[in-house]
Amino acid sequence: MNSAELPAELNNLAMSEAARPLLDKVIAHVRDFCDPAYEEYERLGQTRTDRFSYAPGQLEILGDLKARAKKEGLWNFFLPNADTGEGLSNLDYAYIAFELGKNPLASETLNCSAPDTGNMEVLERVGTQEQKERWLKPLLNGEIRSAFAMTEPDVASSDARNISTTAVLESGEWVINGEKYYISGAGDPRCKIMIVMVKTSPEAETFRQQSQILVPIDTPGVEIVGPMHVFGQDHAPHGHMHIRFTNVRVPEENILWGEGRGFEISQLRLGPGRIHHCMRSIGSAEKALDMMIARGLSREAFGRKIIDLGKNMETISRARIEIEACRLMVLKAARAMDVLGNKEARVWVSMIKAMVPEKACKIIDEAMQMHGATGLSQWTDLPDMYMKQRTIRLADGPDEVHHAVVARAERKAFEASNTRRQIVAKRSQNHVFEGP
Ligand SMILES: Cc1cc2nc3c(=O)[nH]c(=O)nc-3n(C[C@H](O)[C@H](O)[C@H](O)COP(=O)(O)OP(=O)(O)OC[C@H]3O[C@@H](n4cnc5c(N)ncnc54)[C@H](O)[C@@H]3O)c2cc1C
Repeated sequence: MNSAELPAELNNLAMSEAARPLLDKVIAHVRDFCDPAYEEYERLGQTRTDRFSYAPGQLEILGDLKARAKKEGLWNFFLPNADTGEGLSNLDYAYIAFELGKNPLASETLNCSAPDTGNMEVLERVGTQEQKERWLKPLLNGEIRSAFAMTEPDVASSDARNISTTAVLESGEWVINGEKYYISGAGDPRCKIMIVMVKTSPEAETFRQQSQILVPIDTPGVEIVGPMHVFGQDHAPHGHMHIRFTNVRVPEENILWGEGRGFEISQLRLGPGRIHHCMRSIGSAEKALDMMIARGLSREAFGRKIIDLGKNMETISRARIEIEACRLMVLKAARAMDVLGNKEARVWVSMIKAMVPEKACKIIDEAMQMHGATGLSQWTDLPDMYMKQRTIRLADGPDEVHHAVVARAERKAFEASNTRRQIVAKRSQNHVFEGP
């Protein structure tokens, strides 16, 4: 992909003047309210009797933060240019999401957390009036939560053509049978609705076989088998659940956008969803860098501050350089979505999805190292931060799939460009080394 061939406006990465005051408010909200509340929220969570419930006080903390954010107009930023959102562009939202990545509660307090954001965007774009009234409205109000169920334990789900959960139309109802796992958020008692990827049309051409169907989580036949673990943790009460569907019946009109349109809907949801994760990854890497420096300055070994030992200063330099490179890439991908549209921008989105969480993992890993044993302990957020970034290297598609998207586009562009091909051919003919 050659930037020079794309619209010049793609290079304007500045935040709009209109959004700047919102960013200042978000920074203050995270610093003054989410950061102080998080420790108490976590402490209360340790007294839960049932892992997939909330301890007394936990929901009140979240509720207070949400009410405060809503009152300040910090709500539903993620819906770009939609009537129901704040009308922020993806680019403006990126600046805000960088800040949200610094505190685990922050996104939810602004009603901007996954998987609800992707689900709301889908409902907003393709939902019927009835579907919007029943599910989008309470989601936009932050009254309920939701899940997205695609991945299955028995097939390689990074290729959605493999999805084998079936939905068969019988007497005006879809009858769903199959198994899903790692369904994030389905453990939360506030989760009321799932968007489920199913195979409805096995005879249709490959990309028209799948559909997405709304399934209320309390529908008979939906069995939450239990939580899948990430590095041994269940992430309660959110959870990444293993779910079995046995003769689950939902009305015919619960299908989204019509039969066979599952892939098209995936294209819509994965752009913004993927990019939000990457935006928050930058915030997380920034936080790790600050922690790394603070720790390196606060302790001494072998007669010097830890920051001055070995190549630790270079580690800090590399982290800063990588964060800045990633930040620019994320801004550019966000801008590409605004200028070119989600579909056209998919290569930019894949570029950052393949690069940013990997770099963030590395920076957090270095921060853990600089902390010594404490870095791996419950006394810092670093292990949680690492786990989250490591997860993103799989969730919304493994790194390799995104590399394949980028490489395919690059190869196609090369093959289509006479100029590029001719220059290479000429150089190799002459065997001339032209220098850098
Ligand atoms: C914590 C967590 C939360 C998740 N939340 C959700 C959720 O809410 N809903 C949901 O539906 N899913 C969720 N997932 C699942 C996630 O989306 C899948 O794990 C991912 O899409 C990969 O599918 P798979 O696990 O079946 O891996 P597979 O498809 O079996 O792939 C395995 C490996 O094969 C390799 N591979 C695959 N394709 C290529 C390629 N083109 N080129 C080179 N190598 C390749 C990669 O190394 C890949 O990791 C979550 C996963 C985790 C870990």
